[in-house]
Amino acid sequence: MAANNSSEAPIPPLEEAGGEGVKHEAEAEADGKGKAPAQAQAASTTTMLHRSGSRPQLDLSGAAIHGTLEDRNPTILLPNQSDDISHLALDIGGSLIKLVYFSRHADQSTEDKRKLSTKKRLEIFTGARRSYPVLGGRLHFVKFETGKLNECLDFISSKQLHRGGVDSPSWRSGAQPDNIVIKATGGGAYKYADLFKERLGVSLEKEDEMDCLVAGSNFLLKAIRHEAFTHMDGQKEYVQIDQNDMFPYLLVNVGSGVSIIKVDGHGKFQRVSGTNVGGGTYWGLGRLMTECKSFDELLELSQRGDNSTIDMLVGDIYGGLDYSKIGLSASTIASSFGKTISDNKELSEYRPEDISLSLLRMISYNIGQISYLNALRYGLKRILFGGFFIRGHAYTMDTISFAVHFWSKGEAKAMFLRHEGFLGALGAFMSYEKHGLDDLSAHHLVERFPMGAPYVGGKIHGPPLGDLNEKISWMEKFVQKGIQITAPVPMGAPATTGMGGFERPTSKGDILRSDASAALNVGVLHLVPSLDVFPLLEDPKTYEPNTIDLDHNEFKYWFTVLSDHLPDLVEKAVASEGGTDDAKRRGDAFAHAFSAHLFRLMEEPAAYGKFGLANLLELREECLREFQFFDAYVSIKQRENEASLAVLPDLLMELDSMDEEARLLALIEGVLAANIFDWGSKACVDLYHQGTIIEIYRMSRKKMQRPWRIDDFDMFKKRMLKKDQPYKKALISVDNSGADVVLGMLPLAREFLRHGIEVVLVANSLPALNDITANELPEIVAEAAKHCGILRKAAEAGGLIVDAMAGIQDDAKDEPVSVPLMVVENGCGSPCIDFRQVSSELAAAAKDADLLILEGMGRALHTNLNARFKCDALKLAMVKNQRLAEKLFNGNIYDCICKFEPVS
Ligand SMILES: CC(C)(COP(=O)(O)O)[C@@H](O)C(=O)NCCC(=O)O
Ligand SMILES: [Mn+2]
Repeated sequence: MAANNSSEAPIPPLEEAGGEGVKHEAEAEADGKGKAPAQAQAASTTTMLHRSGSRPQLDLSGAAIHGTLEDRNPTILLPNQSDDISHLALDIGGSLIKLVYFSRHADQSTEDKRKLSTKKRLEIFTGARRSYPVLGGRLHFVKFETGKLNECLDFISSKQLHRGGVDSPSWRSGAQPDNIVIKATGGGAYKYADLFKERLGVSLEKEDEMDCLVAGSNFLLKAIRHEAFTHMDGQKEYVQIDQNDMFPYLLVNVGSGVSIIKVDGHGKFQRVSGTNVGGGTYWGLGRLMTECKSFDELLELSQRGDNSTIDMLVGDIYGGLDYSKIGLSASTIASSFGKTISDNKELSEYRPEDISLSLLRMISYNIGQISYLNALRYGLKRILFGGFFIRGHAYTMDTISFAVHFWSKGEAKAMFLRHEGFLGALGAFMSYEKHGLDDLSAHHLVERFPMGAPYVGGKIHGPPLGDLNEKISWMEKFVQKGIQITAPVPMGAPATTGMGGFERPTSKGDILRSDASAALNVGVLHLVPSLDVFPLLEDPKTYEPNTIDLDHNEFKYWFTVLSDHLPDLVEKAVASEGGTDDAKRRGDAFAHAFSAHLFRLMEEPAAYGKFGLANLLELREECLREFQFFDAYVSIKQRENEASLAVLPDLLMELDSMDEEARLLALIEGVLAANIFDWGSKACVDLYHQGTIIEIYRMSRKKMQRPWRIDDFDMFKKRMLKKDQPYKKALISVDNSGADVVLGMLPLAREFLRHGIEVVLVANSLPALNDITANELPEIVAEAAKHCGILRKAAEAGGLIVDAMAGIQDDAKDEPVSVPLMVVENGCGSPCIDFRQVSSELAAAAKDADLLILEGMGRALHTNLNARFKCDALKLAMVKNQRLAEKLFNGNIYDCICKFEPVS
């Protein structure tokens, strides 16, 4: 934005001072009196959210994915959706244009046999449910400088967002539908309406700014788990807001001016106050007093400032002493800019850095204080700050938080929103009559951080990203930029400054940084209406999937582990795609991209929301997929499956020769021993270079000495063999391919079937390392069933083996009809599992299960070790990492865990 062009001032004054939409009574009055300060414009009436009646747009009701697990981009079917989806909503402010747009895929395909029969069996009759992470729709968040409006128009045009996206019928047919209406809010919706008509042929339908802010904020609080956070002393902490206890809260939108809104419900709010001293004041005064050419430059300067050269401190008045009687220390600001009265200096003699910091503190404290007073006025404890003045700027957030904390004596909480800049645009998107977003809850939304997002979704950026090649070509640029962004912002020497009635917030960990890095915090929101909360979770509200807290130290360790693993992973990934030049290029790009994520998170662990180890491991898988590596371990998995299937008949025979108790022990031992086949563990991969899988398996079995590090086997055996109260249905979550599933889990499942217990094998929806997927499992079961009548009858009963197999040895001919063996997908594409978001298939299968078995380090140790379920749970894993073994169990690598948790 140009500093000397007043028409391009960041945010026009009216924008935050009531908007140009629906006028409230009090505002109209104030307008009538002339230019009243914003705080005098408090509305006295509660406004119900008004939705203007535009055409039906996006209807997610009955949304369904049509596609198989093999499909890379299956289509979400929107049965109630008309073709003319508008994918776009805008918030055109004075300095920034914010876009929220929806994208979907166009491929059509059909469901596979397994899924159809499982659905029938589980009585999932919607015909419209589908599986994650085959995702139907995504919400993207993009911003542009208003000064570069043309870039924004180019972006919309190249993606054809105004015509429903490049996949829409109107785009494909080349027809230009007339009268396209795009929802827009912000002053620019008026100012630039003609330009949009001229350039894109669209009309902007104006939505009231307050309505949009509130709708956007309510949606984010309701639907995004890690949206709101506190920011004190440089530390960000996410706050989980209970959906049923969201209201009331105070929403303070800090743009050029400040609007203070009391929010009482969905569409129920009242603008209770405001102040004309806001972001525009900071930027306006700053521009006059410094040479700064942009808001960001001014903000950046403040980080090197020392405001004690400009502000009059209590100590300046009291000869360096505190005014302790009223609780003011010497470093407290007595008067912003007060020192300049007696200095007798010219403006040019002050450092612009100091000026910027004094200004920033003056304005931030003022906003914090006024907000607190309004919260006090209405008895509100939660104050949410949004708007582009905040810009994820740590000093600003710290200063506001400090003010609220100081004046409220810790009673009220200042909170900020990760999507703070997009409240208006999101609200405008919500105002399409049928957008379907209202019905979505946190478990329906998955936020991903593709490498496109930092640019397209976060940072102001010019031309849109096209295909993968384009992405790779700017990858170098990105990495360079990423390094700049993540480099710690230099801090001024600790100043003795205090501020308007408060102490200077001390900033632990020199991690205060400017908007540049915060811009990377917004990902792409995937809408997955079919995800469900696992019904057997004891308490979904208190459930935390991650076992260990990724504090800075812990993150440093995992950073090294994952970085060290990268070359091997890239090698496998490239080989899985035929080792072509293109695959090599993509492999490099993946490594760059994933490293950039790691550096970013190392710098600011909370950058992507609350991030645990499970998220980190999933991010790696997602990043692979982003660079089109869909199954890096495919050949390793095949090789190990084949080798294991070859020895399975011998193993089954050996097991069958044992008595029931000895067999159960051998089976559990077998599971633990075979869990060693984990290509995600460095120690294990080193082992594989020393022998064949069968040799390693034998060695691993031989080492199975009890007691294991956690050994509840006897308790489990007692319960399992309780004849008067047998289990009815076991959900068995499997882990790795090869020996793990074939020689470990399948024989265990067979034992359950033999006891008349129905078995549901739960496997990943998408590949992750060498984990077996739900798509691969039926073939393995069918192979195993060739040698085992129990498995065959059960698989047939479960619809896993659809066609009768001819010419196989049938040792179960005379057995009665079997209980079923089924396979369901878990909804994940990660080595871990978050039970707050599982496939509807798994949720349906879980309803009458009385035993849950979790296997593997990812699903039973990294996640869910402390999770409590409504049914009995057995957690089985070999610990394949020394540090984890020490940390969790005070043990050693290759220790085994057999943790049994009966419900009562
Ligand atoms: C990625 C994993 C969780 C997979 O383990 P699994 O669930 O297959 O038992 C595990 O291999 C892991 O934590 N690896 C990183 C630690 C290491 O290399 O030591
Ligand atoms: Mn695994």
